[in-house]
Amino acid sequence: MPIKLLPHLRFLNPSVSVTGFPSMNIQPTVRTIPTFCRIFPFKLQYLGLTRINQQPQIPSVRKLTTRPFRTRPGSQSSGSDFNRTRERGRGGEVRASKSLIEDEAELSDWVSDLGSKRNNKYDDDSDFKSAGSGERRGGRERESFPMKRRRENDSDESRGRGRMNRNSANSFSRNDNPRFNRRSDGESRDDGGDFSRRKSGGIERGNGNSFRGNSTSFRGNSNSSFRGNSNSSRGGSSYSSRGGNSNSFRGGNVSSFRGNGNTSRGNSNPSRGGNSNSLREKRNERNDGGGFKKEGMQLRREAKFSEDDSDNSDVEDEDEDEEMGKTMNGFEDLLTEEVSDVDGDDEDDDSTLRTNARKSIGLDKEDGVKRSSPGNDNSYLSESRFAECAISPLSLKGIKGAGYERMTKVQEATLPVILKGKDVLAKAKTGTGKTVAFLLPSIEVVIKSPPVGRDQKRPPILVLVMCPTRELANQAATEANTLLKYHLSIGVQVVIGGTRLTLEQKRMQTNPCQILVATPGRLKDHIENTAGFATRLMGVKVLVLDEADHLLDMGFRKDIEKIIAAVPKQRQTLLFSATVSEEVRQICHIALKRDHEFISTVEEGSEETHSQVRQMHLVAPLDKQFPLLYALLKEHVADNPDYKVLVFCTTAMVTRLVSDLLGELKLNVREIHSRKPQSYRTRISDEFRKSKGLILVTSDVSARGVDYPDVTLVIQVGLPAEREQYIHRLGRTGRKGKEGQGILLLAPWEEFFLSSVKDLPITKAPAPSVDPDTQKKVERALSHVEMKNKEAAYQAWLGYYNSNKKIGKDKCKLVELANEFSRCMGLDTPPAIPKLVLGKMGLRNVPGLRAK
Ligand SMILES: Nc1ncnc2c1ncn2[C@@H]1O[C@H](COP(=O)(O)OP(=O)(O)OP(=O)(O)O)[C@@H](O)[C@H]1O
Repeated sequence: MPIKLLPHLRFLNPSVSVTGFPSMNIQPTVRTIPTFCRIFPFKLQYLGLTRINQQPQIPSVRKLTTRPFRTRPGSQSSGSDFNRTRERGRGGEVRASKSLIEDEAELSDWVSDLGSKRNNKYDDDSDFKSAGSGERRGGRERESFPMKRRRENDSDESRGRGRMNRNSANSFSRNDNPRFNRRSDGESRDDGGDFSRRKSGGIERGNGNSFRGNSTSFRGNSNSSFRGNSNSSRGGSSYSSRGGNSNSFRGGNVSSFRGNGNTSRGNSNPSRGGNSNSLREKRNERNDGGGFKKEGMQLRREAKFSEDDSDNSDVEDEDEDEEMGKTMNGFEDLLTEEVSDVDGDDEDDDSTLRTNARKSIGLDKEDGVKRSSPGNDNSYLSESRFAECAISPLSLKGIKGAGYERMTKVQEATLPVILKGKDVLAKAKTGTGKTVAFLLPSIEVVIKSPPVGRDQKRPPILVLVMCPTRELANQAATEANTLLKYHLSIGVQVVIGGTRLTLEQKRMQTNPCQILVATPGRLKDHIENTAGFATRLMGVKVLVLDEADHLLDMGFRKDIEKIIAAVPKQRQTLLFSATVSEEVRQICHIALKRDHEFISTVEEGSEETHSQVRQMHLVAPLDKQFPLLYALLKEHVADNPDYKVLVFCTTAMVTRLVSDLLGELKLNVREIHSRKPQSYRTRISDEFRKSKGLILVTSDVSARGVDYPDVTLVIQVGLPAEREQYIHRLGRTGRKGKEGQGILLLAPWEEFFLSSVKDLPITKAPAPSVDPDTQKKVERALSHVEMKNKEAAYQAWLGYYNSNKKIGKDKCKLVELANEFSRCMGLDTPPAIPKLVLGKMGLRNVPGLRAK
C-alpha cells in the first residue's frame, strides 16, 4: 500500500543532520518517519507492526498516531506497587546542583538590590558565583528587566505591610525577616545544593536515627468503628484524634518505617473508642450546626477564587514559591522537636482493609505470595472503600459527590494511620491522590474539635496546609472544598503570594476558617503582619507539608522553620511527596515526631515514575533544539486531536522566549511562570486544566503537584534542576493511571544528568534530523521574537547554568555555551549584561561576555 505523506510530516530531512550523532545512519526512508515515530517506536506495536524493542519497520509507517501503549513486559507491575520498600541508595550518582535557579527573577533582583548593597560583602565576586540566588525584589535597576514590575513600592500591600511592620509586635522582626534576608543572600542560593547536602549529612550523623524503626506490614486486626465522639474529651491542643481504636492498617507491602521514639504508649482514653455511625451523625450534626453554620457556604465560596482575589491579583510580585536562597541559620534550633506526646506502638487494624490491600497488591491470602497483576488504568486504586475507614458520614458524602469510590493505594495505606493521630511521611507516585490522603483525615480532626463560637475573636486555625506554589495551594483548597461540601460549618481559605496582603487579611477577618492553605512566604508575611494571626495559628492541630521534600529543601526551609515554630509542638504533622530522598528522610524530623511512620507505596525495586508513561531522552546540540522541539510538537499535535502538552523550560525568561517562538510558529501555546501576574497565572492554569488542544510552556511553577487532567506529553527542554524535579515534571502526565509520554531534550554537555536518573526507564531516542525548511521556519520565527526577550533569556540562561556545579565550573566554557545559545536565538552578538550582574555571577572579565 503506498504511503501517503501528510505535508506536516515532511519536516524531517536527513540532509540536515543533527550534529553530535555522527554514527547516525539515516536511510532515505527516514524522511517519511515523523519524529514521534522514531522517538516512540512503541507506537508501532499497537499497529501490530513491530515488537516493542524492535526498530520500526519504516516502510510500514503510515499515518502515525501517538497512541497509547501497554506496559512494557518486564517493567514494574503497576498492580503491585503497593509494596514495602526501602529507598534505593543512589550512591555515586551525579546529581544536578540543587542551587539551580528556577527562574531568573533572582538575577534581576540582585541587580535591583545592589543599590542598597553596593558596599556590602556581596560585591565581592567570590561571594557570588552564580546568578541563581539572591534578592528578587526589584528597585533601581528595574529598567534592565523590562518584564519585571515593581510590587512593593507601589502596591497597597507594601504600604499596608509597611505600616503593619512598624506597628506589629510579632516574633519576626523586619530586620530579621528571612524573606528579606534571603533575597540579599545571593551566596546562599549560589551554593545551596551543596550546602544543603552537606548540612544534611551533618544532621544525619547527629540525628539520623529517626528511621530506624520497624518495617511493618500488617499490624493488628481490629475492625474499628468511628472514634472520638466527645468534644469534651478533647481539650486544648491535645490529640483527640489519636486515641481510640482507629483502624490502622498499614497497607500491605507498603513500607512503614517507624521512628525510634516512644512506642509503648497506648491510647488509653476509653471515651474515644468505638462509636457507631449514629454517634458520628450526631456529632456531625452538632458540629455542623455550630457557630459557623450560617457562614459555612459563604466560607467555602470565598475560600479561594474569590472576586477579591482577582481584583488584586494583577499585583505583580516576586514569586515566593519559586524563590530560593535561604540559609540554614537557626535550623538547629528546631531539632529539639518535642516528642513526649507520642502515641503508643499500638497494634490496631482493620482486617477488611488489610484483606483488600492484600488483594490490591496481588498478595494471596493463603500463601502470602505476591502475585503480579498486569498494569491497568485503575492500578493506582486499591480495593478498599472509603466507608471502610473511620470517616464521618458527611465526608463520605463529599467523597461520593467527588466521584471517588475506592481509595487510591496511598489513601488506603495512610488514612488509617493518620486517623489514628500518627505523624506520617508518605511517598507515593505522582497523580495518585495524595491530596485527599492528607485532607480527609485533617477534616476529621476539624470535625472532632469543639465548634467555635461566633463571638470568638481569634478562632483557631486547626489545619495548616503548606504548598510550595500558588497553583498547588489553590488546587489543594479546591479539593478541600469538594470534600467539605456537606460540612457546612467548616471553612477553607488560601493565602498565597501575588495578591494584596490587606485583602487576604480582610477576608480572613470576615470569614475565619478552620483550614488554611498557604504558600510559605505569604504565610510568614501574615505571621509577621496580620494582627491576631499568630494567635490563631496556635490552634493548629494538623500541619501538612505537601511536596514536603521541596519545602524542606534549602529554598523554603527557613520559612518552614519559622512556620513550624509558630504552630504548637503538640500537633500532628503530615509530609507528602512523590519523591522522598534519603536526605529528606534524614531531616524530616525538623517537622515530624520521632515515632512518625514512613509509608511508601512505591514498590521496592521499582521506579518512582509510572510504567505507563513512556520516557525518552533526546540529545541534540543547542542549535538543533528549537527546530526539534517544534518538530516534536507539530507531530504530536497532528497525531493527537486531544493533545495537551507541557513544555518545561529552565527559567521564566527562557519559558517566555520559547512560548514566543512557538506562538510565532502558529502553535496553540500559553505560557506560565513566576514573572506573570497571579491573575494571569490562575487564568492560564484554569484554562489549561479544562482545555484540550493546548500547549503550556512553563517554568517549574507547574512542576509539582499541579493536577492537569489528560496531559498527553511532557517535554523537558534543558537540564532539570535535579532528579526529583525531572520526576515531578514528568508526573504531570500519566495521572490516575492514564498513559502518557515524556521527552527530555538535552544538549550533549547536559548528558551527565542521565546518570542521576539511570534507574528510571528512560530510553534513548534515535536522534532525528531536522528538515531545512523546518530549520528556516524556526529561524524566521525567532527573528520576530522581541529583542528584549532574547536578551533576558540569554542572561537567565547564563545564570541558570552558572549555578550548576558542573557546568558553571568552567566559566570560559560556560560563556561559550551561553553564546551558542545566543546564536540559536538568531543573535549575532551576545547581549551585554550589567557589570554588577556579571560580578555577582562571578563572571567579570570572562572572555566572550559583553558588559554594560
Ligand atoms: N480515591 C480516588 N479515586 C479517584 N480519583 C481520585 C481519588 N483521590 C484523588 N483522586 C483524584 O486523583 C487526581 C490526582 O490526585 P492528586 O493531585 O492529589 O495527586 P498527587 O498524588 O498529589 O500528585 P502529585 O504527586 O503530582 O502532587 C486528582 O484529580 C484527584 O481528584
